[in-house]
Amino acid sequence: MKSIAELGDLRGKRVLVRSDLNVPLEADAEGSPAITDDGRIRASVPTITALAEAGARVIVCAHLGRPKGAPEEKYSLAPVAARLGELLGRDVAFATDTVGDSARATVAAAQDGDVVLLENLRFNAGETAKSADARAEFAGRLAGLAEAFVSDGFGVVHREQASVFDVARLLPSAVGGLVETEVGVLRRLTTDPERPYAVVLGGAKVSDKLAVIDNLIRTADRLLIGGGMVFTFLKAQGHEVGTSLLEQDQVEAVAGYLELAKERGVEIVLPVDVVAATAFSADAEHEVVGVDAIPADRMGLDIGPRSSELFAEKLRDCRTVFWNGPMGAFEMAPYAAGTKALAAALVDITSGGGLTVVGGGDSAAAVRQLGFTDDQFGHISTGGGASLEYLEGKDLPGLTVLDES
Ligand SMILES: Nc1ncnc2c1ncn2[C@@H]1O[C@H](COP(=O)(O)OP(=O)(O)O)[C@@H](O)[C@H]1O
Ligand SMILES: O=C(OP(=O)(O)O)[C@H](O)COP(=O)(O)O
Repeated sequence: MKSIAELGDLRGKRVLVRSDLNVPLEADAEGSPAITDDGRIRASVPTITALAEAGARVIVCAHLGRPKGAPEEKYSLAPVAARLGELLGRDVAFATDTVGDSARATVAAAQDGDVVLLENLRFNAGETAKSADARAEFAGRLAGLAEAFVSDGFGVVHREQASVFDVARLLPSAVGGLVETEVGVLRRLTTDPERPYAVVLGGAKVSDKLAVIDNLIRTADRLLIGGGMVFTFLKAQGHEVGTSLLEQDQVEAVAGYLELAKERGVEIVLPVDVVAATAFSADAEHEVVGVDAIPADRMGLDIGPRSSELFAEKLRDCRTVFWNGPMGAFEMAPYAAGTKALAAALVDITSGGGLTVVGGGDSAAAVRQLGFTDDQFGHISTGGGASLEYLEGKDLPGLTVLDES
């Protein structure tokens, strides 16, 4: 893998940088999208600054959310361009498309040291296409904007997508400083972590994350499950889960994981109570119920207080903890307590000299929004799914492709 320095003299060169600028947005009082946590933008600044200071014409590309291959106003990167400009302390020229007339004109107008941000990559079907040809066509148009490529979006290195994977085959390519740092920390978790070693999983990308459990059972001593993941596990144990998030087609696989964990002496810790609400809303009626008593018309939106205590207890003696995915829908105050309690348990481990790593856009946003600071954890990673797949020992397309170049 080449470092940026190995790309040679960048003065006057057009350099495409893939960053992960997928930040949480919420409508402000006027209904405009406001960034609720700019951690990923901040984490992307050092590489962009270094390239600009080296005299490159920096073309940043990124995605926001999961639009379906066509423009959608609510997923525009325009608010991110404004925030990036504030953090860089220089203007960021925003192209209103990704590889079209606006992108070409904005790039052509860039001077040495200027920074351009292209509109959301996922407004183009080619970015996430399953077909390698469709991806290659889009990657070709992206690569046509630049003379070199820097891969700095750690949160997407597990995605075989045009801007992460295919483009690196078309341009001289290097790894960015953020990806180097993130991989450096995660390597410590895969090479002889101090034990007991626990992995805590939650969040909403349930099907993505269920897939990593099989492997985590082979590496971690304890797995704690919260968030939207819980209900597929509860279902596999024979509980009814009302209207909660459920991956029905994974129930059988999860039953297999529970069996495998038992065989290997790995403890899977599940909640014993949940906060059950009538709707996915802060105003919905809600109450704490045992996991064996979730009403048919309610959804579990947080782990309950007895579960928070149980999780803290199961983490107390751990020397290494990796956590991805909030324990509940923390953005709404009635469902934030489980995530807050878990973060507090990790802070105690950090203070006791253990290594704690929090990964994922929403998990990082959650700990900050709930009043914690980055220095209370060993590392806050910009990647959730990417970290998990790295810990799994899987080859990550965005990294292996850089080994080829
Ligand atoms: N029980 C639940 N039901 C529905 N959504 C949940 C639940 N628990 C957590 N969430 C949601 O999960 C989202 C974060 O999930 P995810 O994207 O997987 O995490 P990360 O970005 O940290 O990898 C949050 O927006 C939160 O509201
Ligand atoms: O938010 C992200 O991942 P994460 O939620 O696993 O941390 C990345 O930006 C990747 O987004 P994706 O999961 O839509 O490909």
